[in-house]
Amino acid sequence: MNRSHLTVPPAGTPVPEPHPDAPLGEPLGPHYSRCFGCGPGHPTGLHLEAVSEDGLGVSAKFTVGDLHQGAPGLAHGGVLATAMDEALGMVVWLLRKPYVTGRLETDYLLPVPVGTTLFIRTRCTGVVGRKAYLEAEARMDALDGPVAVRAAALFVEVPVAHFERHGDGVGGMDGTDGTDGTGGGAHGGADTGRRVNP
Ligand SMILES: CCCCCCCCCC(=O)SCCNC(=O)CCNC(=O)[C@H](O)C(C)(C)COP(=O)(O)OP(=O)(O)OC[C@H]1O[C@@H](n2cnc3c(N)ncnc32)[C@H](O)[C@@H]1OP(=O)(O)O
Repeated sequence: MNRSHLTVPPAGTPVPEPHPDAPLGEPLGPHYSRCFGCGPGHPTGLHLEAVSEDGLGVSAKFTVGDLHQGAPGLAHGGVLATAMDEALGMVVWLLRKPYVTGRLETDYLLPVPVGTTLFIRTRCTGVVGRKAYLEAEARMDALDGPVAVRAAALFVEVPVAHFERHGDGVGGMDGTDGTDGTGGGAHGGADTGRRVNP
């Protein structure tokens, strides 16, 4: 894919192991029920489902729905970028540290009709300090289907205070809807086993 130097790790950058508590080969579940990417409580969201893979990688699925169109009958490019962002974010969650997307590069190779299930594979290509380098590929309707979208990203590790300062704090990141008075937002789950990304 076309990508800038900003999403390519320096040569020789190591790829860390997932956190020992991170699941392997298991469904990851939503990190927040109202997340547009993965939340089952979001009425028009992507409802992306993901499983962790060997190493630092994730396999995810997202079916393009009627509410995700740009041109008639075709997925909106921004929605596809969101699906990639979400699946990429699930990779850094396996490190059990809070990260946010700093940069996301996307190549659109094929139009994606409504009803298509995208099989997305994401992996970490290296971590340097606070910077995690990631890449992703989405194939149409099968693991070996035609490649529709490729993405590369730089995620930046942030303190938990990032979510408290800019969002609604720590509530709602455990699969709840954040309506219990704690507010919806992000949770630093490094010591709780809960997800940490927004
Ligand atoms: C299971 C969980 C699944 C979760 C899935 C969630 C997926 C969705 C994830 C998201 O969409 S997160 C929401 C979208 N992102 C944001 O809202 C982030 C908004 N931006 C920020 O908060 C700050 O700009 C950021 C934390 C990214 C960086 O600010 P900082 O002041 O903390 O860091 P700094 O600017 O010093 O940058 C740290 C390093 O990253 C580099 N960097 C930061 N932004 C960059 C950028 N955009 N491009 C390239 N490099 C960048 C920067 O050059 C620097 O490199 P060096 O250490 O080598 O000097």
